[in-house]
Amino acid sequence: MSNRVYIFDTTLRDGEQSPGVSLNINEKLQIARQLVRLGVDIIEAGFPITSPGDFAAVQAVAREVRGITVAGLARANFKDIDRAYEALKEAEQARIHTFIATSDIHLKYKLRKDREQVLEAAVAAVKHAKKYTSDVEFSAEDASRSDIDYLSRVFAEVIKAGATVINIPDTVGYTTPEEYAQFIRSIMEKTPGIEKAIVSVHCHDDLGLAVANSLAAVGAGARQVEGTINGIGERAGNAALEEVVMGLYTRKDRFGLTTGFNTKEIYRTSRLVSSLTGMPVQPNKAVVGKNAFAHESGIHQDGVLKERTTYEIMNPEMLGISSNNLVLGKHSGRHAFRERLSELGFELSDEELNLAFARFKALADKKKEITDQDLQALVEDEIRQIPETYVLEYFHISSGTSVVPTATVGLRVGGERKEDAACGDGPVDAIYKTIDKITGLSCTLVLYAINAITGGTDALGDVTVKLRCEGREKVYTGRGVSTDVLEASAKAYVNAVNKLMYDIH
Ligand SMILES: CC(=O)SCCNC(=O)CCNC(=O)[C@H](O)C(C)(C)COP(=O)(O)OP(=O)(O)OC[C@H]1O[C@@H](n2cnc3c(N)ncnc32)[C@H](O)[C@@H]1OP(=O)(O)O
Ligand SMILES: CC(C)C(=O)C(=O)O
Ligand SMILES: [Mg+2]
Repeated sequence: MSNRVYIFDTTLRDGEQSPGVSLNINEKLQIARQLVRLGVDIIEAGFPITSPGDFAAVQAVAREVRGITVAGLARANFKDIDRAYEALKEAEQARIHTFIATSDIHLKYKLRKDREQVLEAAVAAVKHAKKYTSDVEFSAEDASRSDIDYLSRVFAEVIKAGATVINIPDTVGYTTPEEYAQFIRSIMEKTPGIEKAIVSVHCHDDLGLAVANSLAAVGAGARQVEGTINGIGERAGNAALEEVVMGLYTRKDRFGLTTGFNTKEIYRTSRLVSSLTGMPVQPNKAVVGKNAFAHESGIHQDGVLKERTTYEIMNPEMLGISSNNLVLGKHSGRHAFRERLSELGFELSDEELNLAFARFKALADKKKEITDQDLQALVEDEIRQIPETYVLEYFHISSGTSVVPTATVGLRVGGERKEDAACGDGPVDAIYKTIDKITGLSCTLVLYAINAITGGTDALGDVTVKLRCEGREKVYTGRGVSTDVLEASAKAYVNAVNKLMYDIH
């Protein structure tokens, strides 16, 4: 058996299924480019039948990325598969990933089909997908709660039909490491023809076991692991790929397995995904959390000062966590700026670079120290741009302990300035009420999160908002960055509104 484990990244598909996350084409492309640098083997770019926007995003990723497989998800029906291939056809290596549930509970209540009907649908789907590409993955949704004899029959039949990867998901995060390892071993023993396919696993984190289960499965013989960056995904999320890979690497004495991961890109990828999805990384998160390499207590500090490995099992430098925290200032020029951004993983067009450079200079005038994190926030803010129906021109706030907070806001709309004023419960509320008056939208703030990027009173404030607006089902995420937290708040709100306008037009 090969000792190479393939890493299948589904940040752009299962990761995007995280409640409140919706990525536009530009954002998906940025993440896809970074995933290529990270060295994943397969990018699942989306579920093309979902919407025209998701179709276009999968198509854009398939057109652009090279040297990697691009997958698109499809239910076990011809319409989904045709649509998936249509989106994927320009990929250098296209994979159609078709799935259907195999557990009795899903068959009875969700699909309302019997076992024979599901088996037939699975085989027909694989055969149909095979007309388009040689690379077809079949997933048995809710496999870990399925009858093992039925499951291995389904796998044997889809392999005969041409499936090259068979995936055994723990869709609801129910299994435990020992049980799952045994389950994988049994499937491998019971399924005729299994040696012709790669065995894959896809674990969810409902009990916090997604990474442990993935590693146990690999120990039992699985050779593809599916997961997402930062572990984002449906409900409690998916297996965090950076944790799976660092587990394999750090404990190579135990696993003896390799991946194609370029670990130096891990931290950068984590930040990019967090920033573009609006999902913060918890400080104590393994591998990429802010505290993952921080030592607070005296005995630990003493140990680390004497010998780092007393309390660090991974070297932060290996993950691309740089100790370099002051790079550029207001006297820097475009060459150094481009060079530093490139080190941070951003490859910008000349136009994007000029815009980012202008913002960098403006920031350098306001802020003494410009750190890598500031630069990242600034560029990500630029990348996140979509056509701006509304542009924040100015705002004015009257607020204090003894006055009713009142905002006046000016937005530019197609060359015209629109202004209004409103009171609110606080200055941010007053700004948001005024923006609603100008746009005519009625929006509810589902989430407001503020983060200081680096320390100091002049730190950049990074605000993420999620809005639900009347008449729209989707939740829109917006982000704004500024040294002034009220400005960052206003920008975040306008950014979310612009995304909504972009969807409408
Ligand atoms: C475990 C996972 O992560 S699976 C992926 C989940 N991701 C998503 O669902 C995100 C994208 N989904 C969507 O945009 C929509 O659900 C769509 C476009 C796929 C389908 O929308 P709709 O046609 O309105 O159907 P809806 O979502 O309400 O119901 C799903 C239908 O697909 C059927 N279905 C579910 N899974 C499968 C499957 N793997 N193969 C075939 N049919 C399936 C269901 O039984 C149901 O059929 P019914 O309408 O005959 O009852
Ligand atoms: C579509 C499949 C692979 C899935 O996401 C799951 O079962 O969790
Ligand atoms: Mg899943």
